[in-house]
Amino acid sequence: MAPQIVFVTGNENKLKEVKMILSPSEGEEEKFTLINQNIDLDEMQGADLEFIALSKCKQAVAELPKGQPVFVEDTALCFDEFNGLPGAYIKWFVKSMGVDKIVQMLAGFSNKSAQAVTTIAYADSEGQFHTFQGITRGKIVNPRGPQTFGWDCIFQPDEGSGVTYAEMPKSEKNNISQRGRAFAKFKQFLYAPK
Ligand SMILES: O=c1nc[nH]c2c1ncn2[C@H]1C[C@H](O)[C@@H](COP(=O)(O)OP(=O)(O)OP(=O)(O)O)O1
Ligand SMILES: [Mg+2]
Repeated sequence: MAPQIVFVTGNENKLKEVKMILSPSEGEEEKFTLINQNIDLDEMQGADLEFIALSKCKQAVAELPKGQPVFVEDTALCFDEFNGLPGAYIKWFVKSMGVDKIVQMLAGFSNKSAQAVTTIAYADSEGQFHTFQGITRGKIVNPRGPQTFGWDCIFQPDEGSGVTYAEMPKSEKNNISQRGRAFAKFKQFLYAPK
């Protein structure tokens, strides 16, 4: 049987996207089975996205049986005008003030450009850590599309047809998203001959 890899996340929308992105391509043999565990991990905050992902992953390792391969990811939304903020803090902004007020934070500035960043931290069966990152540039716009996943409705990637993430089919989002890019690198790593 294919070895199991645990993805620790409490976010259903992330899990759905990651399952799609990591699923074997046509004709490809399944190299691992993805298992989800919703363990509540403390999230370090700060500007170093790799440090945040690694600290999340170290906690996950401590919660699981020794030798169990596990990964986590942390996703940040960084405004150019604010030199990268809210960054990893975006989760608390979405939770506390909602997407409309996040858009209004930039009302006094003409520069609406932003980047979405997903950072994956993976601990292999030997306890070695590996990180992978994906970045997508875009801009912050008034909400358009379903408000089902975080800030999807206010982020319009530069690639694509001038629509927000929320207005795209999942397959299109995964093709150009920060998560799609980070997990494409991770998948390549997992499938590379060892
Ligand atoms: O593609 C995305 N499109 C729109 N919104 C997104 C996306 N990806 C994450 N998000 C939201 C969820 C959370 O409000 C924050 C990231 O925080 P983050 O700590 O990474 O996620 P989380 O705490 O929900 O799940 P987890 O249990 O994996 O830590 O941005
Ligand atoms: Mg989190």
